[in-house]
Amino acid sequence: MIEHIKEEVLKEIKPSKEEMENLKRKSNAIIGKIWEIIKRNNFPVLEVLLVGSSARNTNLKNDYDIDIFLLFDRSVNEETLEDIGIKIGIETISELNGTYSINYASHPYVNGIIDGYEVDIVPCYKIEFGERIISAVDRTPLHHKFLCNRLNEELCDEVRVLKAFLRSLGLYGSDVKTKGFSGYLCELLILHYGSFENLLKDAQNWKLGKTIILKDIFELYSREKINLKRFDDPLVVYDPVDLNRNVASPLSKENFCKFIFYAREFLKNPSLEFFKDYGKKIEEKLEDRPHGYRLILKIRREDVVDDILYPQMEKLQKSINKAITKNEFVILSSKCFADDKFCYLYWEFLVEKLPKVILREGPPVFDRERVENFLKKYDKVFIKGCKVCAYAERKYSHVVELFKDIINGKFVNISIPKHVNPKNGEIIELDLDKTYS
Ligand SMILES: Nc1ccn([C@@H]2O[C@H](COP(=O)(O)OP(=O)(O)OP(=O)(O)O)[C@@H](O)[C@H]2O)c(=O)n1
Ligand SMILES: [Mg+2]
Repeated sequence: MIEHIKEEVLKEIKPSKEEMENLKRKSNAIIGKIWEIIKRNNFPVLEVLLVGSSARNTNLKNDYDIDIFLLFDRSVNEETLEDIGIKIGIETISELNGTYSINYASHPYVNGIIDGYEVDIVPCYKIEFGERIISAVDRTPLHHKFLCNRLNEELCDEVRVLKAFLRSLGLYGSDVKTKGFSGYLCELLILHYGSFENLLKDAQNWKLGKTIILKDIFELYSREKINLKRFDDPLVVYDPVDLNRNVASPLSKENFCKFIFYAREFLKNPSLEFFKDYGKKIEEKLEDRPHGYRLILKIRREDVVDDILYPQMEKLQKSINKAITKNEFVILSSKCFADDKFCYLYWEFLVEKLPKVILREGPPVFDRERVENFLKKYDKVFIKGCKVCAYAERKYSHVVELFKDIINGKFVNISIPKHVNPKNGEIIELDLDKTYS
């Protein structure tokens, strides 16, 4: 059953032989061009390496990039490495008639499009297994060296099926927006479990803090008694090339739980449907239900990349959530997303209106000093349980009043991130029958 589904999935998502051959040809041409530029300028580059999924045969049809790494010796200083790295990237892409842009991760690299292929040219230091890294990308060539002789054709297909399953659920990608599984994590999981099916079977029983130590590390670990670093993440997969790194650290708790849940659902009732935009379909189904009161705070987007924008949107929303809860509105759900022009912070509330009255719970009656202070603030008090209490007037009896104060900057307790300022934001009420006026 699952075998059959895997076959069907692979028909859809595995690049054809021809596609892979064209990809190899193109990658070789780019690497040839890079060497030409290195020799022409006498640049101190030790190695040019094709890495990532397209080098390892674990890429999905029409959904990959060509990742090329330029390896420098440790003796080259960082400024020179960045400088030469960018020069090589720009010249290569220009001479092959592509278009490029300079991006920033741990340090700058060049991203471009050549004949429809997305290409990343990234400078890094050449390090050996066990050596200290200088920049985060230095591990990537080692990932490649670790995986390429351990993954065979069969395992590569299992990786592809896993990637397709995760992509369909909206769990594929380690970027700040997705908070899911990276390609490298998929490869390690398949290497560890041997197949997609075995992985899902085990995942059904995962708990928070699930820790995976690959066989190779385990042997080293027990032989040399290495002290493994502890991580406080939902899933811990030690990076075989750097035991101080958890490969699964970008995975959010919610996405970890989604994976466990849908692994069970799939095994209960294996079907191709799980590979066809399953996550979107679940969301669509959820639209068809009774709603609470829904509101969007729409804020003009500043010119920053998603990697910077998303954490800031989330931080702002978290801070607003605190203010909302403090004012006794019940949040059913909240999420944020952005397009080219705007950021959207979305909420659904249990109710949008609350009565004018609010209960102020004071100190327990035994705490004489604090009781006296409470009495100075309120005149009509009463005892509820052990506490002195009073009724007061609520500041915001409609949630929109609270949002109006937020966009007018009257809320001092909300921390405003650098690039997402609710000031001059727009409040959009989605449920017209309940609109505040
Ligand atoms: N969170 C990440 C992202 C990337 N990498 C390293 O960078 C390489 C290239 O990254 P990327 O192109 O994002 O992923 P691929 O593995 O190539 O997967 P795909 O392009 O198919 O999504 C990975 O193989 C891995 O060695 C990593 O270690 N951790
Ligand atoms: Mg890639």
